[in-house]
Amino acid sequence: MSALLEVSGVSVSFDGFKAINNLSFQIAEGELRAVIGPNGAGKTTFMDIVTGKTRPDEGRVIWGDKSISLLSMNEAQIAREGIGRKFQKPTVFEDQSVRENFLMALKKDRGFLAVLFYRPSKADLGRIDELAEEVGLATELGRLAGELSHGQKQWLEIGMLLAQEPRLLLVDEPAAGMTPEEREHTSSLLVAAAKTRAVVVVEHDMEFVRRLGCKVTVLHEGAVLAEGSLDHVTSNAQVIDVYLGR
Ligand SMILES: Nc1ncnc2c1ncn2[C@@H]1O[C@H](COP(=O)(O)OP(=O)(O)OP(=O)(O)O)[C@@H](O)[C@H]1O
Repeated sequence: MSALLEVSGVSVSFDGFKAINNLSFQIAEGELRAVIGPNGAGKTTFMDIVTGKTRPDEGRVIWGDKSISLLSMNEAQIAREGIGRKFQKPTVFEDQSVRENFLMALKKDRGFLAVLFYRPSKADLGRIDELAEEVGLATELGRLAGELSHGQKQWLEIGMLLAQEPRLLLVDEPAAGMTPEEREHTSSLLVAAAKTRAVVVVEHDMEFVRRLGCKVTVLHEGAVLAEGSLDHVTSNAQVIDVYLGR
């Protein structure tokens, strides 16, 4: 099966320090993948490279059925290609209702003022109901986003990204700062989201990764150290050494 995303021989240095070192790996269409690794392993830099925020010094990043190179594209072009990214901190419009936040995500190509004066179509409202249901905010649509809990804000932002219908969603440490119940809901939500698109989750919380029940890639010093099920990688002696700092 051909890959949706293929990272091949990618390296990037910051002031002579190799943050990503000949990194190669692939994500298949519709795959759910967890990426773990100790602090400084290069997880965020990997996402920065895929989304066009950081240009690698070497290597290839190939996307989709037409095998196009993402390296010649800017961040906006890559987002339009269908790669969505969820940063660690929620960035929702706190003074707008949950429904308005979803609406703005649906109408992202319109200006902010145009969205405010736009009367949503029945189809848009239907889509918002679906998205709210998908992320567990169906009863919160009329509330101000600023009033939501931290976990709910994260779900709203994930829903806003899903509104763009990405083929690949990159999610950075979604469980951070969440209650155990919120974490559980978030893992189910991501598993469900990955039924219709690829989702890559960077996460430190191993219980969370276990609930994702997917293939795990361990990064260390900017390269893949191990790959496989969580049980497989956590029984790998090199992985244990890296995590225990031996
Ligand atoms: N813009 C930059 N300038 C200089 N060094 C950087 C830059 N971005 C990342 N680094 C360095 O590259 C290495 C990899 O960082 P990165 O943030 O990708 O790791 P990470 O695996 O996401 O870590 P964490 O789990 O702590 O978020 C680190 O040593 C970091 O200090």
